[in-house]
Amino acid sequence: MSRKSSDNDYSLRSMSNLMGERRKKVNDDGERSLIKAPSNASINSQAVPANAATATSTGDLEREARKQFQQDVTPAFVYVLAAFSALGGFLFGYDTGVISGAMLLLKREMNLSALWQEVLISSTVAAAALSALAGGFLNGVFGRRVCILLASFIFTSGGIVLSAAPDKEVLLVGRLIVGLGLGIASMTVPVYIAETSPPHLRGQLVTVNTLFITGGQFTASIIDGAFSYLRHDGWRYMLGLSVVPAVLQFVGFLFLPESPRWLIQKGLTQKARRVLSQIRGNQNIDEEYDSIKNSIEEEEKDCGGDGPVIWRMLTYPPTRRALLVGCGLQMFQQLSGINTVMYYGATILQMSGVRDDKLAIWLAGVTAFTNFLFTLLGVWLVERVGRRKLTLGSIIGTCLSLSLLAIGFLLSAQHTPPVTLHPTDPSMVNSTCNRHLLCEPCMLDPACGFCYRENSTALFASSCVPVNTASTEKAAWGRCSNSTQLRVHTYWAYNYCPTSYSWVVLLGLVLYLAFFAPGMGPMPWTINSEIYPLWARSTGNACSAGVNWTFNFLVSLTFLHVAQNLTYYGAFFLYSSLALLGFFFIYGCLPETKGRRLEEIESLFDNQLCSCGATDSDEDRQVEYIRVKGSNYHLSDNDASDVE
Ligand SMILES: O[C@H]1[C@H](O)[C@@H](O)[C@H](O)[C@@H](O)[C@H]1O
Repeated sequence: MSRKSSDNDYSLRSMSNLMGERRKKVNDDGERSLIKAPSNASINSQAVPANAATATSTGDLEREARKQFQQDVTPAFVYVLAAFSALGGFLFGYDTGVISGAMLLLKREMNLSALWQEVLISSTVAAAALSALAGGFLNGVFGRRVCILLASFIFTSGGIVLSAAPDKEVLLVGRLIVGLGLGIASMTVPVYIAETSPPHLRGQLVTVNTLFITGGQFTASIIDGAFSYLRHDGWRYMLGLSVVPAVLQFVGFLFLPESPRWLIQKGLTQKARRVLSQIRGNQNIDEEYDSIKNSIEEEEKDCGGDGPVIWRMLTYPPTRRALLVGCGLQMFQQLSGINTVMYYGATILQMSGVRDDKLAIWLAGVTAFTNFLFTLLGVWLVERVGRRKLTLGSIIGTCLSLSLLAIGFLLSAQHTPPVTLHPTDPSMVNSTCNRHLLCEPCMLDPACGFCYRENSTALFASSCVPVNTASTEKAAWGRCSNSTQLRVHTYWAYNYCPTSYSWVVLLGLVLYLAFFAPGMGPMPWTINSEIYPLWARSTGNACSAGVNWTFNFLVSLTFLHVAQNLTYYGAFFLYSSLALLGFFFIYGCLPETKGRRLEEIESLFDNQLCSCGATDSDEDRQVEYIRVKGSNYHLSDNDASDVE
């Protein structure tokens, strides 16, 4: 929606009133004498005469205004809302993260085939993709609060079913239920936080949701590590513990309000006013309320046409462009391979010489922790450098570190150890394993593993033998078929090859997370929560979250097959090229949304898609907020019209 001139006039008046009051106060106090600024000018320093005293005074004034803004404490209630909502993010992270550790115990206890393991892992992601799409409809009709309540109720039921599951079929039902909750929560929570936050905190608070996702993944790895020592029923605790945050969120949301924007859209204006003043503390909400209401009215005229929201979005150019950008961002987030790193982190670590399973589980926790830590950096950066620069910097770093990971795997493959022992067991005759002369092809063959001995200086007595069909943790026969024997310097490598280039892989992994987590991790969620006008917000977020889950499903399901056909380094070079493609897409198509009111953002998509690279200068405007009598205003350093 384009900015309305009446808003501008009003805002400029408010701003100059503020300036007047401040000038008067300073003069009355006799502390400083300020030179009078033009009555309706912005308080930007370039608009004021360039004499030194004026500059200093204006600088003081600006500083004071900023100080006032900073001291003008954001009501704690906004943080409470964000924290309770972000429990949805925590559950997202916990439920997707906990399954890898639980699976190690489950496959032994329930004797799960590889197919069942795959089904149990990916069913949740597939269900999430579908329910995210349905969540758009539910959000529009019932509101954000009811959807969050519904999601936490579903998470609670899923957790109970999983922890009590007597067999694998019930486990599957539990995983599907959890997936339904995930889809709804993942698309509703960012929207709810964005709609209740004041604009200057919006980016940060929505990014906190992704911090909770990575926090959930990290917590899941700790819980996995801790309960992996409980050989019997450990998985019940791992899967069941998600009930705790789910119940907490459910109870919390019984007392929390609906999004004021949704209420206004539904014509519940009195209630919306009450909620808005509740979440803005004692501040004056008139302007914010009026501006939301006006924009909604104007949007309703503008978006025109009848028919389903998705159709109206696709036929109205600004929302069509926003949808393309939103879905593109989510697609490239997943195509950059984050979940191969999250799900297969333990394998990557095993390659670098960690042979003990339990240690690998704990070290996968280190990967999750790194992801969490660098997402924290994203929370700090998002309002400082803006969404666009953060995402661009992140994806280019992601692309380079994926190449480094690939180079690490390439070096390992080039120096892969040879097979030196060729056992003559009769079952080898029909096996593909006796054809492999090197570890690399042997390890990439799902039917075989590499069995070897190692002393402090060298690797010897290596063979490529069939894997035990019941468990990939041992060979079908021979030295590596017995876990006790495995301890005496004999090792079984099913999905890795011993290598001395593991440090390159490890460095690549750490750099990957350091670049991905602050930008490409959270920004697709944050940006999607802001770029659609209210009438299209639920549907836009439902579609983009659906795209995220669908590509998550595709990438994680195909990773092992891609690695098998292209090798590990081929797979990571592929993700790196996809990230490069993502860089060009983001460079061309993503406008800066930092500092804008949600109602203003639509106008950023008025121009042809992918012309953002050309308008970078616009993004260089330094937009800051000051708060005047409870409403937020831009303080811009080079554009008077930004003060509104
Ligand atoms: O933003 C999140 C986050 O980066 C997670 O670590 C990842 O597992 C999710 O798939 C992604 O959507």
